[in-house]
Amino acid sequence: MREIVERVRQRTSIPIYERKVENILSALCTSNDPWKIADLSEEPFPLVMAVINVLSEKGYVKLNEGIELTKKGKELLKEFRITSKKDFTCKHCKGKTVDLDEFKDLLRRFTEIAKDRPEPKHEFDQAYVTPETTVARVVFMHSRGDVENKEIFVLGDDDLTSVALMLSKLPKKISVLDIDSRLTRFIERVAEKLGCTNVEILTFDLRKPLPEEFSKKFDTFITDPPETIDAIRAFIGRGIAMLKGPGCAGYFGLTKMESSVDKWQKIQRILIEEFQVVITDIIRNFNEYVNWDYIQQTRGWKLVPVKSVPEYNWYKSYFFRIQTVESSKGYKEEVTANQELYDDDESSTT
Ligand SMILES: NCCCCN(CCCN)CCCN
Repeated sequence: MREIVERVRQRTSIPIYERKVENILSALCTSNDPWKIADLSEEPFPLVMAVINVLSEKGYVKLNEGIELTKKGKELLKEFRITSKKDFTCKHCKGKTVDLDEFKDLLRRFTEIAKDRPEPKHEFDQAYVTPETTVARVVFMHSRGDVENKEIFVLGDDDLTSVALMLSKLPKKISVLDIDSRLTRFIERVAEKLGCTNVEILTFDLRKPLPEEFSKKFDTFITDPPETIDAIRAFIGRGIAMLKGPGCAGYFGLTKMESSVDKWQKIQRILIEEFQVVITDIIRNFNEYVNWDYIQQTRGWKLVPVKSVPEYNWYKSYFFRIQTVESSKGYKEEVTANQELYDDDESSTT
C-alpha cells in the first residue's frame, strides 16, 4: 500500500495517503465504471484516475471495457480487509432530508418551464442540477425560515433556483445575477410570463466587486460556485457581503469530485476565520447534477483510461447552510483570476 501511495505522490500534487487509496479500492470493489468509482470513493476525479493508473501498472486492475480488479487486486483487498462501498441513502427523500409531496405542483410547473432552458456552457463551467434538486433547495431553505417574506440573492443561476423561488410565491424579493446573458434573458422571459414584479435580474461577472447598492440588502443568498479558492471568495464571499446582518443565511454546493477534504479544510477555515460565519448544515450529495454534453472536451475526459461517457448522474455536491453572527463579514475586492477562477489542480470538469 505504501508503494502505491509513493508512486501516486510522484504523479499529482493532490494530497494522497493510504486511507484515500482504500476509499478508491473499496469503490473499485463495487463498480468498474470510472465515473461511479470516483462518485463512490468521494475523492477528487484527477486523484482517482492517478491511483487507477498506478494500480494498473502494478497489475492490481486491468483496463478493458471497464476498470476491473485482477486476482492480485482481490488479494490486496483481502490482505487489507477492504470491502465494497455500500450506499444506504434513504429511498424516499434521496438524501435531501425534505419531503416534496406538498410541492408536487411546483415541481411539475418548474419541470415544464425548464424544458426550454439554455444548455450548459463549457466556457462558464456550467452544469445544472435536476429539477427535484432545485425544488428541494427551495423547500429546505423554506424549512429554515429563509424564504417566506425574505429578500433573496441568487449568485449564478444555471440551476434556475430563481424560477423555483418565483413559482413558490414565497419571497418578498428575488435578485438574480449570472455572467451568461442566455440565462438572464431566459429568466427575464419567465418572470414576465409569470407576472412576477418582485424580481431583479442582472448580467454580471462576479470577478468584479458588486455595486454598493447591493451591499447588506438581503436576508438570504444561494450560489453554486466552482471549487477554487478564488471562486469561494467571488461567489460565497460576495454573497455574505450582501447579507443585512447577523442571523442571515447563505447556501452553496461543495463537491468532492473537484475538491479533496484537504481543500475542504482550507475552504472551511476561510468561512470560519475570514468570513466569521457559522456552518449550520452540511447535507451529503444533496445536489445531483444532470450530465453535461461537453464532458468529452473536459480535462477529466483526457484522464479517464476507458473512454465511456457516464450513464447516470455521477456528479454530486454537498449542500451547505451558513449563518451570520455579529462579526461576520463578506468579500468585496476585485478577483483577478481568469480561467483559474474555474480551474485548479483538483478540478477536471472544465
Ligand atoms: N463543469 C461541470 C460541473 C460544474 C459544477 N459546478 C457548477 C454547478 C453550477 N450549477 C460546481 C458544483 C459544486 N459547487
